[in-house]
Amino acid sequence: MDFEAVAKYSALHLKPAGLSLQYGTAGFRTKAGHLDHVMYRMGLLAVLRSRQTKSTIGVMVTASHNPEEDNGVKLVDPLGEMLTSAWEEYATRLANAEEQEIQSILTEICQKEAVKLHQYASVFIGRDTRPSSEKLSQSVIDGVSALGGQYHDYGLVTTPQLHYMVCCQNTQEHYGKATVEGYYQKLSKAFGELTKQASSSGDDQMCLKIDCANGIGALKLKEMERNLPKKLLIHLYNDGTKEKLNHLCGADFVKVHQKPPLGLEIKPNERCCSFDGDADRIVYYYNDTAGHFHLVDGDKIATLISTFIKELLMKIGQTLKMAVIQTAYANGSSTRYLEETMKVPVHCTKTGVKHLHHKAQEFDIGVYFEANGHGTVLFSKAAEEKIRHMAKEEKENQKREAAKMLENTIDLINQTVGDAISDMLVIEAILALKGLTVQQWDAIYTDLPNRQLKVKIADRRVIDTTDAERRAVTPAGLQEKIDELVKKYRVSRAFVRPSGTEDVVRVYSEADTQENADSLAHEVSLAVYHLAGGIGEPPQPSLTISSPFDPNYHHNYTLS
Ligand SMILES: CC(=O)N[C@H]1[C@@H](OP(=O)(O)O)O[C@H](CO)[C@@H](O)[C@@H]1O
Ligand SMILES: [Mg+2]
Repeated sequence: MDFEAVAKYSALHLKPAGLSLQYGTAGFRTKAGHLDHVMYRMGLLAVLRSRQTKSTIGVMVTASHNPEEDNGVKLVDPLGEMLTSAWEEYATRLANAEEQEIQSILTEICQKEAVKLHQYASVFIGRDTRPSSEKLSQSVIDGVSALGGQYHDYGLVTTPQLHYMVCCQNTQEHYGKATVEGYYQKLSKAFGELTKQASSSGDDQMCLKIDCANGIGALKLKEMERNLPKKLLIHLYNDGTKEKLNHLCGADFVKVHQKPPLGLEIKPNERCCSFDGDADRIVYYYNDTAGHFHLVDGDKIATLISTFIKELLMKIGQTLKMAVIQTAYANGSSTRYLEETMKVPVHCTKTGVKHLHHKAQEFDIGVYFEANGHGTVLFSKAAEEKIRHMAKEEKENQKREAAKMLENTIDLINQTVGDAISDMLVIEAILALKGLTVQQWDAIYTDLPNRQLKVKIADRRVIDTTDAERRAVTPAGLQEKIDELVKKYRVSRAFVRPSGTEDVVRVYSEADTQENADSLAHEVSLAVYHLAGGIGEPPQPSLTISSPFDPNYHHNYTLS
């Protein structure tokens, strides 16, 4: 290893004194100004990971749904999945190392992981539209170069596009061409083929308003539009030309606040959706004729997709094992509907796509979605082969057509990671094929009223959880208190966990009415504040402001 070069470049990317960061739910995230050294060091680490796996590794510069001033970085493993957890630990150690420790940590990683120093190394780099992202991706490049790695800088791409290209590269393009254009072509072709099979797809059925969160999704959809069949009419809002990234818009805002984004006017019953800042999440919504807002979130997306797939599996007569993977944030109604009505096995994992993705890999077909709209479908190699074979060879027309639909779904879904663009196309195709309106889709089951809140405490590590984060083990007495509060309400549930992307504790509640869900969430927040070292003012009960005509409508921040 050329430690001289590492040290020389490192001096240009010094760590601010006393700064300590964790590789969290989705990589490092904090104020952009604190990340230069982290980016450089992740460039170094990506080279080692590439040498160890003899594959191309991805580095994505993004802070997803966080405010524009933040930034972050995620590493992408060879098949497009999130960085394996053993290496997350190295990432944290390297990011927090003092200047003079870098060399020994790099050496230790190489020894432990049997990294061959002369192995060819290749890193794909991408970034979102934050003003800080370009410079930070240059720092990644410095890290890659310092260790003699090769890189391809894709510039502005969505997070899932980078995951996709890493996978394409490492499968010798079996998964597709490792270019943005290749991505557009593969998805557009699959979408065209799939929707061709829809017998009656009226024009209005394929009309969709998209809130792009003022992020990368807008740029990429504009590029992709010319490839898409004309029958899909998309209208882009919050395209980044006027307003700030994620500000009062985007999938996270819509999901957490349960209200429409700013900058998008919704006529009754119009189908709308929101992407997040790096376009790996999507939620749908509409306003009914009475002007009430209806959110169609990740749980409903999982339900729609798994229903569609299950019906096709029945048609082709194959007994492939399908399961849906959720987290504790999944609405209780969705879990019940999937298990009891659809008879699909449901599994719950910890928050964070990496956990859901791993679990989903255990099945022939694993549908995973976080309630916030981050998810995809994984098909095992054997399932994919069976389906492709049937799509070609099956003699019975009906079976062959169903197998073809599944085959096109496989090609349309981005199996490397949740992808707003790909998920949107899958959803639009299913709605057209099934002839469903967004209202009919929404009506599959009724969400239990729920509330998410954030509480600030001095050190969120004091909260430890178990049972897929549904129960708090520490601090002492907290879970007992939550149990006691939950008992006061009907059809209720609540849990708390430290966020892996923000310096807060998240509180989640469900109950029979919105008032009760709000009140339970508030009481649990107070318990966290008092028992886990709350800082600042104690949490205040929040007002539920649901009318856009209320002057506080867009300033209702006590809610989260
Ligand atoms: C409740 C919630 O939505 N949590 C999100 C959020 O993680 P936290 O660890 O809760 O901050 O960001 C993650 C990355 O985008 C996403 O995977 C996860 O679902
Ligand atoms: Mg995201």
